[in-house]
Amino acid sequence: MIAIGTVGIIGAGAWGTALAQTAALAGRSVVLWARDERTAWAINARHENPRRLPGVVLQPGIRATADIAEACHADALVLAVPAQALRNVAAGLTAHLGAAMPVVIAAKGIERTSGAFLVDVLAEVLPAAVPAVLSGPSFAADVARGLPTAVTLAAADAGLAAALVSALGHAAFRPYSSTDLTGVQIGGAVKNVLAIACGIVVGRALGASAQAALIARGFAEMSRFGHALGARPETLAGLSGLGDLVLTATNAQSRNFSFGLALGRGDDTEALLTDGAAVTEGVWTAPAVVARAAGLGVEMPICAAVAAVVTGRIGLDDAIEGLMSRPLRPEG
Ligand SMILES: NC(=O)C1=CN([C@@H]2O[C@H](COP(=O)(O)OP(=O)(O)OC[C@H]3O[C@@H](n4cnc5c(N)ncnc54)[C@H](O)[C@@H]3O)[C@@H](O)[C@H]2O)C=CC1
Ligand SMILES: O=C(CO)COP(=O)(O)O
Repeated sequence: MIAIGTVGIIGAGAWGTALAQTAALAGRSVVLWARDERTAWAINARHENPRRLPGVVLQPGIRATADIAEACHADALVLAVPAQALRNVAAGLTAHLGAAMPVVIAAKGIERTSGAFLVDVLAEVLPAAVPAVLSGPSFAADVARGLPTAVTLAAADAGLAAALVSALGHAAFRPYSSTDLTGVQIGGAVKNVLAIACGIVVGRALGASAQAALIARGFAEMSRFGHALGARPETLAGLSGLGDLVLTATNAQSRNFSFGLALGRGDDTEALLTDGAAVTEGVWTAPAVVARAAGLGVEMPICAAVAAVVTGRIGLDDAIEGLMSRPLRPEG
């Protein structure tokens, strides 16, 4: 078994901090990179990330640093920055990584500019890294507080997946191993787009029946897209697909759902997208999913409606009417 004693976490937002807590509870030495010195200081001096996880007491063994090179002195890395920032952040690691470093992608999304999945972005900018993906129904605040959580952790090599599972798993955090990197990435990326749609439905008071229909038809879109890209159906029906869709599409703790909620209510959403605001991945991933799906000849009408709304091409009422007036067809 590959031994993982020290874990470097890149990104001290809500998720990076929660995963630092998890790794520390699993008995690992943890070095957490924060891009601003004040966050690093607060984590070291007060054992708290006041901006992203206020009120959560962090394990005293977590060492934060604003020097990214320090976080790379590890047996494995976790990348917990937003999907759209991953390329630049990963490129900044080039000088500091040894060969064959396991790098776990914890972000959920597709790169908007290239339409690439994050494993492919990593392969381009850090070809020496060995990619893994962690995804599943897990709010950072739940994980950091030690509430019971289960996720999927995929790597192409089953031995590496197993080593990462035992490096990060503890009594309250259960990673299930997988070798389906594609399926795990698709679930995490698409569910954020669908969560925006569900938030809109709730914000517009369209009813619980509409919300359930949207989850089921959204899952059908995720499955068609996954099938076209070679994902395993059981991955999509598992924690990182259906599991995360159910969580994110039904709960206002989700930033994607709450963004949709604000849209549906007609609130001003601009402040939710400014630099420094918590990340709403589905807004950037929606157009990328739609472009990839079009290239594959896969129909994803709900994702397309979300993309059209968030890019300002159509209004909400037109988007809803467009979905409801599609030709009637057999289920599938
Ligand atoms: N918060 C949650 O419950 C979960 C989040 N995720 C995923 O984790 C990823 C990160 O999300 P959060 O930590 O929640 O977001 P966040 O908004 O709390 O933190 C993002 C972090 O990335 C850093 N960052 C942002 N732009 C950057 C850039 N251009 N260069 C370098 N660093 C940059 C910020 O300083 C911050 O530390 C997202 O892809 C999200 O979908 C996954 C599971 C759960
Ligand atoms: O991915 C998440 C839970 O699994 C967090 O969702 P949000 O990014 O929508 O908050």
